[in-house]
Amino acid sequence: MESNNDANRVCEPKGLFIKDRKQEPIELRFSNLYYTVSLGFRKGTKDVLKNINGIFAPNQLVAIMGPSGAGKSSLLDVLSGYNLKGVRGNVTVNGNERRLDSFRRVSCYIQQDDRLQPLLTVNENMHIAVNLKLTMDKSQKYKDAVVNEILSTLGLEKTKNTRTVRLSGGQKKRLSIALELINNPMVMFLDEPTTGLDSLSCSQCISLLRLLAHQGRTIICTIHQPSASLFQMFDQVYILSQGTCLYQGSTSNLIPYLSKLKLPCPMYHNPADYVIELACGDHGNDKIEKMAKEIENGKSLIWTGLSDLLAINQTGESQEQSKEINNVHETSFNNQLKCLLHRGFLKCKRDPDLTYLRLGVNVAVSILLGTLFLQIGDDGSKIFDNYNLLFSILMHHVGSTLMLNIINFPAEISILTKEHFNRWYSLKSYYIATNILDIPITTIGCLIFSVIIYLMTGQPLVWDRFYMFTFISWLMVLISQSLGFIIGAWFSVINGNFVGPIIVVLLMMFSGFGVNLRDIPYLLKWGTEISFLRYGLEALIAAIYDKRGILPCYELYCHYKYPEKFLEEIAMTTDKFNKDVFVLVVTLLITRIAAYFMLRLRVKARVSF
Ligand SMILES: Nc1ncnc2c1ncn2[C@@H]1O[C@H](COP(=O)(O)OP(=O)(O)OP(=O)(O)O)[C@@H](O)[C@H]1O
Repeated sequence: MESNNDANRVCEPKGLFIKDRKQEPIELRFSNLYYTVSLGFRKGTKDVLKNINGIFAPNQLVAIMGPSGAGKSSLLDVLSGYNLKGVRGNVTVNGNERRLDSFRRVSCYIQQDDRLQPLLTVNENMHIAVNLKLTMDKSQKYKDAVVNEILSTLGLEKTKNTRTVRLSGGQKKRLSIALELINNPMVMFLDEPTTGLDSLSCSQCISLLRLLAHQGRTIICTIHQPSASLFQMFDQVYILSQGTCLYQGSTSNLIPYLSKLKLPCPMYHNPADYVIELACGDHGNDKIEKMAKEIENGKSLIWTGLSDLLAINQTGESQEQSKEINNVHETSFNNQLKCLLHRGFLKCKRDPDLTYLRLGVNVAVSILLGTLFLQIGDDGSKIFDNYNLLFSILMHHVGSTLMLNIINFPAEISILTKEHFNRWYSLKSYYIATNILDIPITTIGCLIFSVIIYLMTGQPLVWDRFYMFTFISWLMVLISQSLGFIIGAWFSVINGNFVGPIIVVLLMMFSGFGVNLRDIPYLLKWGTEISFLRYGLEALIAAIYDKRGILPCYELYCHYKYPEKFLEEIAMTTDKFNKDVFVLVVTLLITRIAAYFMLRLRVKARVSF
């Protein structure tokens, strides 16, 4: 908990992050803006934003208000460039057509949910962000000074060493703002920054935004029915109802505007509440039409009280807009990779449960299977059991890895979408870092599993066979992980949990286990060609039984003491190990690349579950 004194402390910055890095103020205009969404197959479309116009000027804190479903978040998505699909109309930046690559360099979008790394402290979050967002020519001393100044401006210096998960709602919101302030954006979009905050945190958050706006920024946020005192803190208000603009102007002009329309705000009534009642149609739909007509759907600027609109850069291209953008990110790929690996390492260190769980599952399952199939590997009478064991091993590797990633990966995507949109790093560096971070734990888990199961079940003690066995297990884990990434990148956790097991069943059907490869109907043979489980099973059998000779028989009669006889029965051969490895490696590469493109599609589509 923060003390009230601390909570109220939002102070003027004195140092680097404003003075040294002053940027050009930005005026954002939009005209004839439509946003149309599809309602589904044969259900037509819906205009969420209907031909609206508006202007958001620098030095202004703007509130976008309106009833639920009015289109506030949609307007923010469209103006920030977060959403481009289904958008028509003009958006200009300082009089020039908005060029998204350069606009993203001077703007940031802070969504409603705080997408923060919960296990990292405030200081760690800030330092990783500063290393990702400030160009590499800046010294560490400069970066530290920027972090300290932002934290003290936002009243977060006392929470420097607190993990994000332990911060209060208001502190989390301020940290979200602090992270984006690092590269000093001149336009900030915030979706409902006060939702979930108590009244003190709300006013603290809005006064911080007001302070930042009055330093020259254009700050636009959506807000739900603010209290009268909070409402007064905004400079400008933009009111939406069913995708049309009902008012655009200064906060102080709202009451005169309503009076002019003969819709006076009752005495002692919060104007914000009253205007929302009007926008909801509580006082009749004719009032909505009247207001939209009067304000010309946002074209009329007379109520803004800003006489110097269009004064900025009316003549030439703005500095930021005219810059040739070669790279949308501030730092190199190598630096991004380094920072993301560092962050991933910290996360693994802070949350060892998952790491221990993954290792623990490998130990527990190998001991269980080892006990169930104790010393059968060298027994001519138990060759069938050994075959079952090899398949169970594959199922363990595929099933546990696939499901873990299906559950884990979607949680990462919302943070990734925010950070990638705000230009912290490229998707390529994120994906490569994720892959690298996982290799040690995957390899150790697989090795532990193989050693235990191999020894307990009495498989042939030949190094080559053990290497082949472990290598195939490792490849299977990596392929299953990629498949988990693909499913996790595209489906929600719930849908992924449904799709994942179905895929495993299909892979099993075509693996040659149960129905052997010879008996699979001709029309379904393609299934065996694409089931990586089949290649894994074939390769494991080759690792254990290739050129094995006669197996010892401890019973009166061992039908399969010649492994070839058994292999003939199950329609498998041991001479395709190299081909199987080749196919598995190719499958691994294809699935890893496919997972990357799936992630890209998901992030570009900005679908959040
Ligand atoms: N992709 C979409 N597909 C279908 N409908 C959509 C889509 N995006 C937005 N809408 C619809 O557009 C309307 C406006 O949505 P939006 O989220 O912008 O409203 P809002 O004013 O921010 O609401 P709230 O205050 O409740 O968050 C809603 O009716 C919503 O259902």
